[in-house]
Amino acid sequence: MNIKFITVGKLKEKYLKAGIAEYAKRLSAFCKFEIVECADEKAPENLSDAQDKQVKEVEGERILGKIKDKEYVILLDLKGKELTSEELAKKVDDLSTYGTSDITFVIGGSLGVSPEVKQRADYSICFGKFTLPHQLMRLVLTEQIYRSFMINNHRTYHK
Ligand SMILES: C[S@@+](CC[C@H](N)C(=O)[O-])C[C@H]1O[C@@H](n2cnc3c(N)ncnc32)[C@H](O)[C@@H]1O
Repeated sequence: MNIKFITVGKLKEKYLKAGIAEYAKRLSAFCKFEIVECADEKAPENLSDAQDKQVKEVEGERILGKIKDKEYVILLDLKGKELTSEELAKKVDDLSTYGTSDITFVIGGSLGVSPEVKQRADYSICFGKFTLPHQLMRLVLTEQIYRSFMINNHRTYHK
């Protein structure tokens, strides 16, 4: 099973890097895990609607450029489906059971993602109504994917 995250911008904070590295190490027992970073588009503080759209379009093209046809794409989106950890674990398990070995999670940039990225997504999930910083979202998602594997392998972690 190949799990890939596509993210926008370079991760700078050491505490996030350390947390992600820890879960990535744990995940290596269950899957091939990689995080692919796309460059973020520099944008002024107060964007017009047109500028907002343009930033998302440019970043969206970069995101789409990192996705292969065979990949099953799960977008992290505030309007996506809210799942429990068990439901996410089942989703991952079902995909693998029915022959999908490449699952790609997309985390948008600070403005979110373009309609084209939403259209490419096979499924969208939401981590609740709170908007989380996209860089923190990487760590939260990494932990939840690790949790999925622990659940699916009947290991003592999830309570
Ligand atoms: C700062 S948020 C973007 C907010 C933007 N206004 C929007 O509506 O998408 C950056 C990215 O983090 C992810 N994200 C943040 N909070 C989330 C949540 N509660 N559920 C799912 N994804 C979330 C999404 O991928 C989002 O594109």
